[in-house]
Amino acid sequence: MYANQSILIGYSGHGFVVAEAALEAGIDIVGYADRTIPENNPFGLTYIGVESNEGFEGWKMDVSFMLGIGDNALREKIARLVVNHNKKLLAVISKAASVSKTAKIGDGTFINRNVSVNAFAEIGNNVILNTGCIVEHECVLGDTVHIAPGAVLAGNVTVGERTFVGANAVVRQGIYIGKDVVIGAGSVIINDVPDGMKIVGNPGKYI
Ligand SMILES: CC(=O)SCCNC(=O)CCNC(=O)[C@H](O)C(C)(C)COP(=O)(O)OP(=O)(O)OC[C@H]1O[C@@H](n2cnc3c(N)ncnc32)[C@H](O)[C@@H]1OP(=O)(O)O
Repeated sequence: MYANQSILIGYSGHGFVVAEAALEAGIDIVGYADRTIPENNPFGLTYIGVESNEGFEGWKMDVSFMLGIGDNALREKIARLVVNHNKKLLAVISKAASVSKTAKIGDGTFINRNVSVNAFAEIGNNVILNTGCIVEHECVLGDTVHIAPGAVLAGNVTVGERTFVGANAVVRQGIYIGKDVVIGAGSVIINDVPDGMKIVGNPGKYI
């Protein structure tokens, strides 16, 4: 079994946020992996190496892994690398988030401060629920979705994999959003959105 020890992959920007939440939640971060060593190491973490390099030390350690990567495509790629090494991806849930006991949370998912996840919501793997977003009852989110700060998904919304919902966007109840969709900041989505579309404004229009 894995101890409560974990390696963070990606240690800048979003990675800093994940690191802070993980430390507050009592996770022991044994180090970080990244392609570069950042000048700024705000949590004094130990550098382990580059996860994609041959002989990466982290794969030999009895630890889980956390995803500190904001970009959906890259996060999906790195998550696959971790799983292919038979390692566990840890879900990181901020102590300041409010998550229903009836909700399902996938591996490798990050839930930031002031997020609300309501009854029977199902959150996939490697998802980011960013600061203060609201995921209402029975929403279903695919893998590697990112719900940006302050966005609101009303009840029974479905979001396909790798879709990005911009900051402060609002999605009406029961709406189906496909995969690889980009929803602009502040948009209001009142109709279903097919795969691969980019949509902005109130009401949402395709661009
Ligand atoms: C912790 C964090 O920081 S998480 C990240 C949070 N960040 C966000 O939520 C930002 C989300 N991104 C956006 O809203 C972006 O504007 C996108 C992705 C929707 C569009 O970006 P781009 O593809 O570069 O489009 P671009 O900026 O060229 O705009 C294209 C048109 O759409 C309009 N537009 C772009 N974004 C929006 C928006 N959010 N709402 C309304 N209209 C918009 C532009 O005004 C422009 O209109 P025009 O052609 O009439 O001039």
